[in-house]
Amino acid sequence: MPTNKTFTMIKPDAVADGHSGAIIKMIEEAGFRIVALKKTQLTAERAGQFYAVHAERPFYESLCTYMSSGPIIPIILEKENAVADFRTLIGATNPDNADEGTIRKLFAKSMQANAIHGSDSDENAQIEGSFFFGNVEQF
Ligand SMILES: Nc1ncnc2c1ncn2[C@@H]1O[C@H](COP(=O)(O)OP(=O)(O)OP(=O)(O)O)[C@@H](O)[C@H]1O
Repeated sequence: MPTNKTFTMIKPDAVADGHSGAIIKMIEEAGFRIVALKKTQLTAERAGQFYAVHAERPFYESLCTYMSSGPIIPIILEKENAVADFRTLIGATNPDNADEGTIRKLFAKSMQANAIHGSDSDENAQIEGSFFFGNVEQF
């Protein structure tokens, strides 16, 4: 069975509120294998690099402040159809629009503090995973 990878981050609000364990449990129960995982904290500058695609958006500065406000847990995951299945598992960006039972419906506080990130393409999963992990950590 072919598998592929996606990248996720448990965001500062969810880590600070003690939801990391429950979120990782949901991810594993949905059939994802953890390839690489760590706890770290972004500077505002590195958060800005990660979200550079949003640099012109009005929420960019606030997003960088929020994403550097506390520890995060970046994770590389593997599963068949990983990117699309993970986006389904986390739910819509705005928790008000997220389906029942999704990670964001359960744990997100707002459109910005929405508990978790999920890559939106195989290409971005590769780029984002490499932002946090070296080859030696990806097995
Ligand atoms: N209108 C907004 N106001 C505040 N924050 C926002 C807004 N839109 C997006 N964000 C924040 O920026 C992140 C990236 O936005 P994007 O549109 O790429 O959403 P996404 O693909 O669902 O989220 P992610 O990339 O984190 O998985 C969102 O997850 C959220 O934290």
